[in-house]
Amino acid sequence: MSRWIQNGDNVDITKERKNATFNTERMSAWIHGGDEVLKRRREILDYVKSNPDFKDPIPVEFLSREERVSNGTRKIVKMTDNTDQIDGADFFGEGMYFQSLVMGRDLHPLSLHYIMFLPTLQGQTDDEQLDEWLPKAIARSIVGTYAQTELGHGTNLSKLETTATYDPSTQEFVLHSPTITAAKWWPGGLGKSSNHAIVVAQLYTKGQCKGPHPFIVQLRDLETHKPMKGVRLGDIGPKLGINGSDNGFLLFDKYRIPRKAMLMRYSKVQPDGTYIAPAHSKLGYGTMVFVRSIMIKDQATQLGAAATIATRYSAVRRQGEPVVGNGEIQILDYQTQQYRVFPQLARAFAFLFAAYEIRDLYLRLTEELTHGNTELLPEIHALSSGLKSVVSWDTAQGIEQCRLSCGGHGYSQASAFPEIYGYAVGGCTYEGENLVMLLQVARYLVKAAEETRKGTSNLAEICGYISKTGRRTSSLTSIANYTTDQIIEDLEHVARKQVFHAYDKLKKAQQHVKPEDAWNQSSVELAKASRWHVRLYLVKTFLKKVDKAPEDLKKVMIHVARLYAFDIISSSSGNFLEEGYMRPDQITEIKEGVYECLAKIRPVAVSLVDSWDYDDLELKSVLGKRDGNVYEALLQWAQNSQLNKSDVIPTFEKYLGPMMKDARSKL
Ligand SMILES: CCCCCCCCCCCCCC(=O)SCCNC(=O)CCNC(=O)[C@H](O)C(C)(C)COP(=O)(O)OP(=O)(O)OC[C@H]1O[C@@H](n2cnc3c(N)ncnc32)[C@H](O)[C@@H]1OP(=O)(O)O
Ligand SMILES: Cc1cc2nc3c(=O)[nH]c(=O)nc-3n(C[C@H](O)[C@H](O)[C@H](O)COP(=O)(O)OP(=O)(O)OC[C@H]3O[C@@H](n4cnc5c(N)ncnc54)[C@H](O)[C@@H]3O)c2cc1C
Repeated sequence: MSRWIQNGDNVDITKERKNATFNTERMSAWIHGGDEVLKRRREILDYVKSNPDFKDPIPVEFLSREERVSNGTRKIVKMTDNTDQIDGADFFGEGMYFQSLVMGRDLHPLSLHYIMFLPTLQGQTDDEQLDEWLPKAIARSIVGTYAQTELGHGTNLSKLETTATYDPSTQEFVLHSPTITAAKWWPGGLGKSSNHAIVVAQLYTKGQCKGPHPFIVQLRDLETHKPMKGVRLGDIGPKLGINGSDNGFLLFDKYRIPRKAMLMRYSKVQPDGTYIAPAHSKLGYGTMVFVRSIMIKDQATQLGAAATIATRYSAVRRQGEPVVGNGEIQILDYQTQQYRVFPQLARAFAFLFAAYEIRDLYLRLTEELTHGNTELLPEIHALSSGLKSVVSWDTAQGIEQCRLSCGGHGYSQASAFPEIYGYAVGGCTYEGENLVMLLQVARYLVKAAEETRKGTSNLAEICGYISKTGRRTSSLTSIANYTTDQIIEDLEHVARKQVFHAYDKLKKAQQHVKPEDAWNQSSVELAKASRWHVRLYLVKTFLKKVDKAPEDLKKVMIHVARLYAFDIISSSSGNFLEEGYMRPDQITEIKEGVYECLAKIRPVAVSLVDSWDYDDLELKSVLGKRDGNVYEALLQWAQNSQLNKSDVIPTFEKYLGPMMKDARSKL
């Protein structure tokens, strides 16, 4: 046994846990939403651990693509056989946790069934359609996906090429893919698993195009699982991540579906072909808004996992001997290491708390829509799009920092970083390419700026700062006295300034060039404005959440929240220095604030990541193991390699042996 292990756990990590200045369980409960939530998490965990059906035969990294798809399919069927173990109404909490424990980060053939197919049925069908389709989808007698993106278009939905042409003589729609670029491309579970899909196609009726609309379409025979006549589909091949998912392609050849296959909650086509428009033209985009809003928690969970792995490993890894003869120190003691890892932990917290907010807002929207009120839609579209973009980008960068912080072992799949990264970085693209979504936020901000300039502003609270008259200079005197209100005020200043900078640039350009060129020439600045708007929201949400925390937890969390804010300010100091809003000495003060926060977090870092309550089963990382016994575990993990099945593999006989023999004979 290693000299670093005592009573089963690594001695360094045990020492770290003894240093905790707060109760980890209380912190976990606060993070996750209360004691009852924590208790339920533990019950779900125990259930998953005790069920042999959920075990992987070997770590999934050692499985081939076919084996991954097969293993994932086996597990998701078992998992969904047992949904009575969780509160089905709590997808955001219990559902996501259950799935994460059982399925890991590979996604699976039913991902889209649950994330988009079911929610689309719930959100877009009329009552009759709901009664027909929802029970089948919930019972899993059909498996569905969401087929919107095409080879040629993902972002620009107005140019999708798949057509759904209404034929009043038979009361059917004819689905057709007129070109190669009309092929649906990407939908998860489409390749080999789904037999139904929500297909988004251009609706044509009475000779007119009414834009993209969703239809429910049977793709495969229910018994044989063979493609229906007029349907061509398959898997799109391996990807950067989520290779347990059979993302697919799909083409239609004049495939007929009944009129009632068009989802008719908002838009309708009557039997004679008369089109009835929805109350709001973007109501059909509702499922995307839903996924963007739940993605935030998922991304936070991935970044939290990466930060947990990096922190635990940094506590057990010893390298370098600053005082020769005193022994090597834990790499977590290096300020550079803390600077690399702790901001990622702080971000993960910020994102998680924002995820709770957007969840609540989305629930409000759903409620309002049942009363036909669409007022909240633009605000939620802007917030969910902005959060999705900033959070997924920072998550991807943060995971990479965590990987780098683990040196060589971070590069091994044993660390889980490649899988976490491959899974999470998809979020920068799916549900709307990040930059495109930032430009959607910008449209919202431009309107707010316009109202402010006109002096007619009655802005939503989220952009109320745009119409405020702020200070000309920061009121920061010393970091010790830098209050939450002052921090927010400073960020508001920079966000407001960038919004007006982009707005003025746009307006000026509009005087000289066509509106679309003016937009394009201002788009980098507009995207920057959106980022600041979202960062401000994240900082505000985090600081306010911590301000309301119980005192014992607030004492610790205040340093994490301040680190999040100070890191943003100090890494964009140019924006704060502009026009003398801050002085260089104030920036120096904030940088010192960063270092102070790092030092405050250092002694409790392991306990803080423990509070996220990741079980080893969820982390799936040899480096992030709770007991800290990484070296033993790495050696053991490597034994799973197929190459280790025999001492000598055929490449020796075939290539290396003859090469060396030949060389020896010539010496
Ligand atoms: C366990 C849980 C895990 C979580 C997840 C992990 C697994 C995930 C697995 C992977 C799953 C991945 C699955 C997938 O990836 S599914 C495919 C996802 N695809 C996309 O997201 C496509 C992105 N594109 C768009 O959304 C639209 O085309 C955009 C938005 C770009 C333009 O739109 P459009 O072409 O129509 O342009 P327009 O000029 O006519 O209109 C612009 C106007 O419309 C307003 N507007 C736009 N949208 C909305 C809206 N929604 N609510 C309210 N309003 C909205 C907007 O503010 C503007 O208003 P105004 O300024 O004019 O007043
Ligand atoms: C892992 C994964 C899973 C997916 N799952 C599904 C699924 O289940 N179902 C489904 O239908 N789709 C799915 N997709 C597709 C996904 O939604 C699209 O890829 C995404 O919306 C981006 O669209 P695009 O591929 O057309 O990118 P493009 O729009 O071609 O983006 C390429 C570049 O062009 C830029 N760009 C494009 N338009 C503009 C503009 N107007 N202004 C400025 N810049 C612009 C972008 O910023 C980007 O830099 C998935 C994708 C991935 C990666």
